[in-house]
Amino acid sequence: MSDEEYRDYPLTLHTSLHRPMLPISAMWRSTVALLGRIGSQCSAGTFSTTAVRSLSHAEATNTFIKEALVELDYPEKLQRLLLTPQREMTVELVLQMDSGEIEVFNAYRVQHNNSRGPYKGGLRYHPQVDIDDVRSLASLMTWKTAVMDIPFGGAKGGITVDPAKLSERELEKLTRKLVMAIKEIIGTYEDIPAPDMNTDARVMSWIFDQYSKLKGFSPGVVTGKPVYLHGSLGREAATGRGTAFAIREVLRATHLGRIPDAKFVIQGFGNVGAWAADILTDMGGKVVAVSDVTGAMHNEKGLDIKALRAHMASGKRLVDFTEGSAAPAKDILATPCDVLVPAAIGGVITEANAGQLACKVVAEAANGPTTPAGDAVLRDRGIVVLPDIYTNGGGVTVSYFEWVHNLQNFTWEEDDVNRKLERKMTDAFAAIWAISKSKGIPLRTAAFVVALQRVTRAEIHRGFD
Ligand SMILES: NC(=O)C1=CN([C@@H]2O[C@H](COP(=O)(O)OP(=O)(O)OC[C@H]3O[C@@H](n4cnc5c(N)ncnc54)[C@H](OP(=O)(O)O)[C@@H]3O)[C@@H](O)[C@H]2O)C=CC1
Ligand SMILES: O=C(O)CCC(=O)C(=O)O
Repeated sequence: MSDEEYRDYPLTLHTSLHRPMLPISAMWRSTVALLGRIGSQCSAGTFSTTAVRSLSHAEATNTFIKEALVELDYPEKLQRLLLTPQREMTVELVLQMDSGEIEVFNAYRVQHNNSRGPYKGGLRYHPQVDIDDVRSLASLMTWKTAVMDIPFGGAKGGITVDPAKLSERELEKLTRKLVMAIKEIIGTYEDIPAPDMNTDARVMSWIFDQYSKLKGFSPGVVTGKPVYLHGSLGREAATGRGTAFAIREVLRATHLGRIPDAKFVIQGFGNVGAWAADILTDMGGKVVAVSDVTGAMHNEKGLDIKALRAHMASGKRLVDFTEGSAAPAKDILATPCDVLVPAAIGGVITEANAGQLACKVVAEAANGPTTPAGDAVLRDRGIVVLPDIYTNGGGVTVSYFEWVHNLQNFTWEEDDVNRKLERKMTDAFAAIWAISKSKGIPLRTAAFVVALQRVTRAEIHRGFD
């Protein structure tokens, strides 16, 4: 079914290209009957601003999904199926530290939905990771893979740990313990982890190695591996590069400017933030401020991003860079610019600070950076929000390319990868923009509508037996 056709979905439904269309009412009736088996506790209704203030990460994500569900006439039980993770695993990892002490770490893998393909999503090592956080991130992956139209579902995992406090040996042992704990629920055609905050190609290579020891050579069990160890050229930069393409598309469509004339502010200078800054600069943009946990660095003439990256790579702190002025990290979001790119943790743009943002566009490179109440303030102020499930979709898209390489034992040139990524970002934006225009809804709601339609179509066509 083409984008044109499923834009009308659920008014019509094809069972195959060559079979006559079924009336949707009949299909819904049988769907409702089947879904009767999973109970009837769904409450995909409205929400109040008061309730929104204290939402957990997972509730916040579901709030955004429910806004899109209002646009779609789905039965309650189908809504519940779409909102609820299919499997959640919580494990305790016991680790003997270099000192001989025993420590215990909580770890999670949440598999949200696999109707469109194997579960897919990163692993986060962070002291604030908990089951609620991972639940929210897993759900976002389901909608992201659907928006990007790649044949995966959604999952996420994490360990509640501050990796900066572990030695390399401890980090490796902890990662291998995680693989031992979740080995039965991951796999090349089951669930494929990847990098997220504080996990990188090195961590992915330990996962590849540990899993392969248990189950035989399995490069496709994890993506984001080193290029010399079955990884893909372009994966490391992919989330930042995709973010830059996403910004180009939204500026073009909204007539809010062009990258070469625009000023950017970026929160977070890790994998995503640093690559986004680098590529936006290469495209002619001016990055006037960036930040990490230590603070912010500002230069109104535009930061020399390559020099800043070299400075950081030599082990120095961001705030010690000499070609700009240092500022407190908390100032970053209110720094005047055309495009603000949150590229760190979730929940940073809230009802309390959304009024202080001084930008035309927020491009959500991080997952879940805006709370529902913060989002409402941005809407009222006419600030365009480019949603996470699209903006940072470049990472998982190139992870998909890497997985395809691994299945075929064949790799593409970096130019090829980047060109295919650009096409995916452009196509996904066109689908979101068309829904946003035709329904008169914000880009975030439109992105969820696109994703919900794709996932629902897969659910229904696969059936419920
Ligand atoms: N890696 C990927 O491919 C993808 C990542 N994402 C999302 O992008 C975001 C960033 O991920 P990634 O770049 O991989 O992670 P990294 O761990 O590489 O970098 C995270 C960056 O955020 C900074 N940071 C952490 N906490 C705060 C804070 N409280 N305030 C300001 N800055 C902070 C870190 O600072 P410091 O170094 O000082 O700790 C670091 O600069 C996450 O939301 C992630 O889920 C989304 C899609 C794919
Ligand atoms: O590359 C992937 O598979 C997933 C990356 C990720 O965790 C994300 O997009 O949030």
